[in-house]
Amino acid sequence: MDRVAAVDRAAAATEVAAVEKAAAVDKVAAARDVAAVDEDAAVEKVAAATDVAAVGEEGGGARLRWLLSGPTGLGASAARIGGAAPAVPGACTGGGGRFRPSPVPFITRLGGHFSPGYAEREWGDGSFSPLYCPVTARIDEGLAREVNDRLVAWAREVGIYADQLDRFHDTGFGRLAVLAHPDSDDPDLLLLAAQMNAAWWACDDYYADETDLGATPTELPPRLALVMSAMDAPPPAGKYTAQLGEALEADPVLVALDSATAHLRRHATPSQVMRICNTTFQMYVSWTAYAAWRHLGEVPPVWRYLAARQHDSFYTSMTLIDVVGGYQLDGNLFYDPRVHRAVMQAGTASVIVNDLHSAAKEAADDLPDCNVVLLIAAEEGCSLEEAAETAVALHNRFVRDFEAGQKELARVPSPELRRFLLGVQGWMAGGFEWHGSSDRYK
Ligand SMILES: CC(C)=CCC/C(C)=C(\C)COP(=O)(O)OP(=O)(O)O
Repeated sequence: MDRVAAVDRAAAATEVAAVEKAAAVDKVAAARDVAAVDEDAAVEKVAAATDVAAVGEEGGGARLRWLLSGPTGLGASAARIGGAAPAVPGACTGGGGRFRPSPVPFITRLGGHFSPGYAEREWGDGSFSPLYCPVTARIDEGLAREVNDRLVAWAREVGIYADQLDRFHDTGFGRLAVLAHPDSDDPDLLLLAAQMNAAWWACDDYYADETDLGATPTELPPRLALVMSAMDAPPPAGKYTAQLGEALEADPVLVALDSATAHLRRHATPSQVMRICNTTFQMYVSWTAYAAWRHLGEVPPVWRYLAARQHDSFYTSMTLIDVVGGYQLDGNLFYDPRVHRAVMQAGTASVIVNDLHSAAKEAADDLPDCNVVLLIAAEEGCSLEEAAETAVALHNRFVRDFEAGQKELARVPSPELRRFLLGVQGWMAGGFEWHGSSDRYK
């Protein structure tokens, strides 16, 4: 199946190149010269060639406009690439019985991914309105155990959660990676997702949320500034670089981030690496807002929290989707406003699921974290149950809007975009599944 996709993609890339300016074509040829020696690498190179064509000055703009204008003209043939795959017997149970039977009749099992659709899903103790959410594409407890065990070994090495590794094990960030990235069976790539998420969460626990772990609002901003250095080393500055190095080595959270980002660099293109770094840094602006509110004892209005939360969400985790899938979504497509909005909607929906699951735990805290349920209850003067219902409605709206955007964007003749949005759909489903079962929220 991968070979078919690779051939289709190569054909499409050739058609695209034909309408580009000569310079862009040269760049495509240059990219092909560096071509892969194996099948996976060949697919990546075609995607890279497409990217090269897309950034060519005029050609790039024209190509992007063409891509976004839907399946007319040339696009009609390109639509063939991303079109529904023929039904594959046993597709939904492929991978050694790994996949659950899908409730939808037509399954796209192209390049290791498919859509099991969306559904109203019960959550918590079942007493609240259901969350409208994608159906989980894959539950594979064997693979989850393998990735989680590797993650715990890595955590032991870098030193995070040193005195609570059993709890860290039961939190299951490795299981989250397997649930949230159903289009990858590669334990090393799944480990990468698990490491990045565990490192982000370590920052959150050690610097922002957990007083027991040393988190304080006034130390948070300078600590986050060091995280940026751990992920993206600044240029050498003489003796100051050695001092920075010592600081980075002294803090297990920074060691974890450095190690996870080094792993990322082994699998991702420079543009993917910087996309992930910059998204992390943008998320920190919201963290500093929470820290200020916490320090001043202020309770923000819901609109203000929600605005901050939209940039502090599982959008950050979703930036890993194509890296873990072993391909690259063109930067100009990733940042196209319609794509960006859809991924932000999905990231925010997923983080509302987090707030719903953590509300009880956070309400019990002397100095509660910002949480949408608690803030709605405070602002509306209503019960936590009523506030949770409002949050559910908000979540469902984000998911439905994402779904509508995904359908509209399916007209764009880019197999990478289609796959990426399917990956976002998969992430929402996996995040839902994990929050309902992780020990972290019990
Ligand atoms: C994994 C990741 C991108 C973490 C960054 C921040 C984030 C969205 C969370 C850690 C989730 O928010 P919150 O701090 O409320 O999470 P917990 O309830 O502490 O799990």
